[in-house]
Formats: sequence, C-alpha cells, structure tokens
Amino acid sequence: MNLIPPKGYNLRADSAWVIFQVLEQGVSARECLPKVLEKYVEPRDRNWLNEVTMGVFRTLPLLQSWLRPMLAKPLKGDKKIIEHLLLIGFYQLAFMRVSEHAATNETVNAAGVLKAKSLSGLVNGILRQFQRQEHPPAKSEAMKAGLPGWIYKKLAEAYPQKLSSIIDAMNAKPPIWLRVNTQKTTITSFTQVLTEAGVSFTTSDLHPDGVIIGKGDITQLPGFEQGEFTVQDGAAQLAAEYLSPQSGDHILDCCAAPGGKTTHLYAHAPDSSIVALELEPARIARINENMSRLGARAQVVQGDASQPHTWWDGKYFDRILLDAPCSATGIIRRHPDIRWLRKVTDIAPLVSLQASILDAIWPLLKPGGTLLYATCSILPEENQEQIDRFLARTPDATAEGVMQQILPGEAQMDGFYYARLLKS
Ligand SMILES: C[S@@+](CC[C@H](N)C(=O)[O-])C[C@H]1O[C@@H](n2cnc3c(N)ncnc32)[C@H](O)[C@@H]1O
Repeated sequence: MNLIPPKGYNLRADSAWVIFQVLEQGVSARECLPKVLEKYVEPRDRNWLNEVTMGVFRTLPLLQSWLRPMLAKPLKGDKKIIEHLLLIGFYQLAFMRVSEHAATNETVNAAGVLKAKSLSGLVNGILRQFQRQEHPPAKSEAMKAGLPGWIYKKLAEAYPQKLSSIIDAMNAKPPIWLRVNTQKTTITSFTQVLTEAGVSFTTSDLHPDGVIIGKGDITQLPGFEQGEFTVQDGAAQLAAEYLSPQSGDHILDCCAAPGGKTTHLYAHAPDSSIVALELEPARIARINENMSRLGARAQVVQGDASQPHTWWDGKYFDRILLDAPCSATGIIRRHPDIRWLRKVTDIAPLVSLQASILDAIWPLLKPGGTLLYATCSILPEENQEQIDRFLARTPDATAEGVMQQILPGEAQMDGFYYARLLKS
C-alpha cells in the first residue's frame, strides 16, 4: 500500500490522491486524509480539502455518469487518479462556489503535480466541454441518493416510509457532539465555560453528558488539553447510559478501540474494573492515548472476542459491552467514503462474526448480568434480526428494556442499534 501523498501543496491533487486511495486501494479516508491535511496550516485550506473530497464521495455516481460518456476509454492503473481529478473538477463546477476559471486552471495544474502532465490537455478539454454542456439529472434513485445500489436497496426494503429522511440525514453535514468527561468536570461548569467563551451550544435531555456545538475547531475549546471533554456522537453516548455500570462491577468492553465507550464506562463507574479487549494490535495504542488524556483506567488486552479461551482469566463479568464490528452504515454521514469501501459481500461475513462473538462471550457473563449489544449499523440483519436469532438459540437470555434502532439524524444522532440482554 503506497501511502505517500503527492509532493507540494496542491489541494486538488491531494484530494484526488485521497479519492484514489479509497476507491482503488480500499484505504479509508480516516486513514489517508490526515496525511494530506497535515500539509496545510490554514483552516480554510483544510476545510476546502475536506469539503471537496467528501463532496465527491457523496455525489460519486452522478459525477461518474457525467464523466463516462466524455472519456473515449476509461483510464487504467495509476492514471485512474486523473479520472478522480476530473470528478473533483466537475464537483467544483456543479456544486461549489469556485470560479470556472479557477476550477479549470487549478485542476489542470493538479494533473502536473500528479505526474500526469501528458494528460493535462485531456483534463482541460473535458472540463471546458463540461462547462458548455447541460448536466443530466440522476438516472436512478440510488444515484440521486449518492449511494451504491445495494445499500439503497437494503434501506428501501427495511425503511420504506423513512427512506428519504434517512438519505437526507446521510448526506447532511453532521453536528459536532461532545461528551463531557465527568471525571474532570461537570456538564454545568463545562457549559458555563462555553458560554463565557462565546461558543454556542445545545444540550439534550437524552444525553446527561452530551453537548452539541456549532461549527468550530474543538482543539481550541477551553478544556481540550485538560481532557475535560471528548468528541463522541450522541448515539454512542447512550452505551454507558444503557449498560449503566455500577461501583465494583467487573466489566468487559470486548471491541474496545479507540476506547470512546471504555472511557465513558469508566467515568460512570470509576470503582469498577474494566477489561478493554481489542483484536487489532495497531489500534490498542488509541485506547491507551484516549484513557491517558481523559484520565480513565482499564486493563487493555489484545485478543479475539470470539476466542475467549485465548485471553480470558476465568473471572466472570457483571456487565459486557459488545460494540460489534459492523457495516458502519449508520455513520455514513460522518464518513461518506464508507458507502464505497463496504461491499455487499462484506455483510454476510460480518453477520456471522457478530453471531460468533455473541455466542462466545455470553458464557462469560454472570447469571443476573447484563450484555449490551451495539452496532453503528442500520441494517436489520446486523441488528434486530441478529438479536432475534440469538434469543431464539439462547435459553438463558432475555431482552431487557432496550431494543432500539436509531436512524441517522434522529435527535441529531448517528444511526445506531442497541439491545440489552439479561442472563437468567
Ligand atoms: C465499532 S469499533 C469499536 C468502537 C469502540 N467501542 C469505541 O466506542 O470507541 C469495533 C472494534 O472491534 C474490533 N474488533 C473486530 N473484531 C474483533 C474481535 N473478533 N475481537 C475483538 N475486537 C474486534 C475492531 O478492530 C474495532 O476496533
């Protein structure tokens, strides 16, 4: 995997490189975008780079439908990046307030930065032709939604009545949710500090530790360095409310990285003992970083949740959080590239992985204990259908209180699913 970004400072070349990484190499924008963002100091440049790149992911099928008839034949191999550059050109011309002159000339220059000077003439010709001609509307509902056909179809089947509001929310800019770290401050004093700093915010009755702020750089907010808050969507904040850890509990957080929920569980019950399990060694460092910034403690263990015999010490748990690996279809509004990274063939293996983790960790729960199953998915097969099957094959499991599918945009939250299960 070549994760070396283009040399120099050309926003369009950098954006094309990110789009190439996502679409051709299967690398997430979360992994490769920071590598180009870090080149730029000006917030304006960073925002622009982010906006144009995410905009292309949100409108990709429409942009591609415009480009396809204009190319005599598709570009192949490394040259494919020039197709992505052209999509960036189209996106600026069709959806952004960039002058036609700048959009065209700067995009043509970017071809040189991408070591494809020989294709500058092609880029120039296509962008000028694009400016002259009509841009046909989307040919299908999936294209209009900016989604691959398979995601659109699954959502249309699962939520026929709510489809358009789900799609609107998936394509809207998400709010910035913060979670106040009650280890270090209180919601009252944190919101007071925000008011004094002139930062506008709202709070929510559903989220005792949550604050939504308007736009802004969170690293500049008072209390950031001191770990008085963390960024966490409102839907994810419900995990600690629903699991409700108590003093003295022995708790397993069995898919823990980067530790967003581990640190929240700790803040709720600092006198508990938490085991934070994570499969990927590379992601373990993220749990430790988050815990040290927020002042949380847990025993961090590297291991596979579906193979407890390889890591479990035999001490039963009072509460288990299973924040399962999933399609992440609920958080597409925050990570628009997910819609292109995920493939329809990923879903069945994910569903069976979730089932095998559920079956493997259920025996680790004490009788009377609670397991909270969570995903950031909105596909019923990973959520309600998964839990229905688990309840049917597990005689000592009952659903208790929470069975909730949150859809993107509901109460300003990401799409999420929760089921609370009690062991008799
Ligand atoms: C949805 S994320 C967890 C997010 C985390 N709970 C938080 O709130 O910050 C799922 C995590 O599960 C990990 N994972 C995937 N399969 C696993 C397995 N078999 N055992 C343990 N962890 C696993 C992934 O590497 C990923 O870090």
